[in-house]
Amino acid sequence: MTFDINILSLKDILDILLVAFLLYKTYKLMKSSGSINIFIGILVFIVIWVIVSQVLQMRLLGSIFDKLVSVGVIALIVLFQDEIRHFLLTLGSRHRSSSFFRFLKGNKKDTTDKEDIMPIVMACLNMSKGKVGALIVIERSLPLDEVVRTGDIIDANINQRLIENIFFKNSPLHDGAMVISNKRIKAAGCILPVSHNLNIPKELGLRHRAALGISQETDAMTIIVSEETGGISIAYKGEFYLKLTAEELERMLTNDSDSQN
Ligand SMILES: Nc1ncnc2c1ncn2[C@@H]1O[C@H](COP(=O)(O)OP(=O)(O)OP(=O)(O)O)[C@@H](O)[C@H]1O
Repeated sequence: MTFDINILSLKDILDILLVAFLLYKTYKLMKSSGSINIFIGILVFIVIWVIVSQVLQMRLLGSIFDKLVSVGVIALIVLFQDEIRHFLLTLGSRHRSSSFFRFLKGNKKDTTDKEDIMPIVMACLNMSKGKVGALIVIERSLPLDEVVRTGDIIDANINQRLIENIFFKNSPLHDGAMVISNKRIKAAGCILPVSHNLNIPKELGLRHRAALGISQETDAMTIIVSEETGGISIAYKGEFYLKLTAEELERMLTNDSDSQN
């Protein structure tokens, strides 16, 4: 009997911890997508609902709230379709990038090798010095086919001079983003989804917003070279890593980026 009670309490603790973890993850996801006020609104609604129907046991108001909650699930799915999609994509990509799945796929890593990274780093440094704006998306485990389709296909080896040439001010492909996938420059002039996060600093414009946007929807790592300041930044998994030095940029691109989180 005592044994049963112990198992039950352990299960309860696990249950509470899992709910807390789920709430924390939802909070983080909503904060990064700029919808934190909706999250707080939902929490306030749940608290009022519990007080009205459980604590005060007001039957009429309670039943109205009960009806709202049952319809609310559908409303939430519609309201948060982007966030839910991102959550499921991240869940899928985590599994796909696990060592077991990599073993099944037969490749070592999803990240780009060092010899492919150096031309990107050198090109970014040169563009930074010359204040040439650039936006480079490096695909990881989630395919970027949708984004590639919005630009012009290049399909060339990663080459420092080619990268610099594409982003050179008068080049026809300098506008938009370059996509690097499977160790090749796949496309340029691509259009990225723009993030609607309200917490992005005012001085960061559309180029940075677009980089954050793709980092919220996929696990790609995006390098931004600012045309205004020459600063090099990275957007990855909904976070900015601003004003990077050459060493930091190289380290972020070389390391398995999951260790950064
Ligand atoms: N959705 C998008 N997808 C791809 N590229 C975009 C997108 N939005 C803007 N850009 C690129 O960003 C450029 C505009 O940059 P803007 O000056 O607004 O950004 P910024 O973040 O302030 O960068 P900078 O510091 O370089 O000025 C555009 O010319 C275009 O090349």
